[in-house]
Amino acid sequence: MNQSTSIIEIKGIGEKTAALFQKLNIETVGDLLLHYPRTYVQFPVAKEVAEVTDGETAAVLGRVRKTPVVRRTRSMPVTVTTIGTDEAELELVWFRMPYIKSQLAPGNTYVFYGKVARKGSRLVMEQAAIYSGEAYAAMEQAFLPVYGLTGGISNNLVTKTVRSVLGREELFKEYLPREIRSRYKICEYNYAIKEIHFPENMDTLIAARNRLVFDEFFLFILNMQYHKEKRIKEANEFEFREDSFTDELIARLPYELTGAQKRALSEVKRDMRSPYVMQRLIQGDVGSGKTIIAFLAMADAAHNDYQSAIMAPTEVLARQHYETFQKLCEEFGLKIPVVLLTGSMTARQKRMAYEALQLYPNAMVVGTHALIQERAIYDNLALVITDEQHRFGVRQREIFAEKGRHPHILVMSATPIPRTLAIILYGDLDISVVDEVPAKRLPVKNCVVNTGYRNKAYAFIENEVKNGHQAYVICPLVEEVEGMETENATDYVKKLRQIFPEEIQLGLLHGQMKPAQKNKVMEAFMKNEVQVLVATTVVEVGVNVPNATVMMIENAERFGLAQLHQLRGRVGRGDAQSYCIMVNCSSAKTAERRLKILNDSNDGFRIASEDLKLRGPGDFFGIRQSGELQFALGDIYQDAAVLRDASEAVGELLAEDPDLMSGEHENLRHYLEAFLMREQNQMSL
Ligand SMILES: Nc1ncnc2c1ncn2[C@@H]1O[C@H](COP(=O)(O)OP(=O)(O)OP(=O)(O)O)[C@@H](O)[C@H]1O
Repeated sequence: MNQSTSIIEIKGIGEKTAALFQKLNIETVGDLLLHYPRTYVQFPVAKEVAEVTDGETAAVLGRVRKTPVVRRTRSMPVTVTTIGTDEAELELVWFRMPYIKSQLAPGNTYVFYGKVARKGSRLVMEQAAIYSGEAYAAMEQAFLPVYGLTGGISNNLVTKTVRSVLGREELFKEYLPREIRSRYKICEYNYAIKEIHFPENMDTLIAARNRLVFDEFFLFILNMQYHKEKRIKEANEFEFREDSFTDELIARLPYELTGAQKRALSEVKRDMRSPYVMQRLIQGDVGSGKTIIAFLAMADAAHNDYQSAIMAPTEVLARQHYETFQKLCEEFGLKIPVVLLTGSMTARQKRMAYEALQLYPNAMVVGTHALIQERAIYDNLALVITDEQHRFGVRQREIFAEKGRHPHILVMSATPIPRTLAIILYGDLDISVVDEVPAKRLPVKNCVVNTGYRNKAYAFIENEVKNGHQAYVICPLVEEVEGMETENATDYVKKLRQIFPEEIQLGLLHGQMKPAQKNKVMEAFMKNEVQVLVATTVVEVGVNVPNATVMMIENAERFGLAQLHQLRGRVGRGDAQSYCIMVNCSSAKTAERRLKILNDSNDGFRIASEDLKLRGPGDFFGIRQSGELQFALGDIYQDAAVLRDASEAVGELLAEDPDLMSGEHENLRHYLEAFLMREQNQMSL
């Protein structure tokens, strides 16, 4: 067995289970081990009945007072018993589990684990897990992994499967050179993998995570730098005229470009006329106006009789760009064919788009991943733009570029990272920063509130809608998840229907909807046929509806700050005053402090660095910071120091052995290949 062995070879995994694992992107043993826990539960020290309080999740040691009774109600059997004494009694209730009765002997003592709630004068624990005193003592205070799951796969099954594989030492080979490990104080790989799944204590967990985060960054940077070293600068074979074409378009825009926009555009234009092809990143905060720069660069290409293409991470965003570009061409009286190509188009529509790529040597092509599928063959591609590129990965950018003969490459990102980090993460690109927002914009007014403020917020939204504006309400979940009190969009929209008057149209948007449905809802919102859009974070990236003035975020404490900043960036995109209402449903002090950072600043770069200061090295459960730059464990803000270390280590390694040819680096080369494979597989999903 090795890391590429199919999981079907693992004892106890049949074809059916393997197919379910596939839904979690787990096909091989290696995938399984990279399926890190989402979080951990630590079973608390067991308490006496007299010590438990309303609302807590507790382990309670108690004697069963009488034989459990099974009541057959109309909908289900309910099993009830009590533990404790006359002075302090806890009622235990199980639904649909009549067999519990035979597991509990009256007079015996057990540990019951579950959530305690007050029902009238009684304290009740529902659906408690039952352990013998001995069994509980064995796991008391241990960290148990909680994995991301799918229907049919339980946490127990994943835990058991990982445990069975982890027993085999021969699976792993250390691949980081010893010198790097000792210099950066990084623990050994086998140890890290074991500890990340089954940590012994907090210290070993931190050490393990640190190692694996280092690996993620190290491989990411190594991959990028290794290829950069190999790639000689490509000669620019395109001919772009020196004329005033884009200046004339700019003069006809309904607004003045900001200084930063002008600078970025002139850098792009200069690159496209230089002896080498462009490799540039435009980094600009939310709403800083990157789209118009992309449009002008693409118009420049069309004006010089070349094709250009822009790839967006979502269908919604691709369509939005398509409509914007078509409108701009119309307004400017430009006869440039704008072509849309997305995955959800019908076969016939796609065929027509493919034909257009052959037919129009100056087409502006807008789309999603569909742009880099095999059947999309371009005739005359001189400029490729990836919007929010971190979702795509370095390899995807390369495949896109291979669609033309060394086209110019432009990447646009709204991730607010300091320049020093940007240089590490986008080491192969030149960087333009758009660090100004349009002058007429009013800063978004923020407030962080508790759930008691909801009714006021609804009244406020109603009022904004009466004044012709629109609003977003964001929930973390699509649907209810048992045992979680987090708001979900599906129920929320029903609740709002009861609250808002009939003339206010509501829409629902989430990632599990079909693309065609999503497009329909989004179009209705863009046309103001829907005034209040209840959504999950699918609206996070790039959605531009300048008429929307309220962003209400439920369970704001559950989002990373960068993500919240992106969400807030969906409002304040027009001239009207906009508002962001963050509902903090937690009483934790840290949640309050973090949200205060957002409340106090609208500047993405500042938020990122403040957040960094606030977080300690052990503070990494639950919240993922960078919604965009996705690493499995690593967080570019929180782990900025590790990122710098990894970058330094890569620099030194490649200086010493640029082709990774030395025997000591053989394993590393192998891992780099595996990393590339994974990137490619992810892309084809
Ligand atoms: N200089 C400007 N003055 C006024 N409005 C502008 C200016 N530049 C762009 N806009 C408008 O601002 C809005 C936001 O611009 P755009 O969609 O390009 O933002 P973005 O940088 O892509 O942000 P995000 O990363 O959030 O998508 C658009 O409606 C656009 O028309």
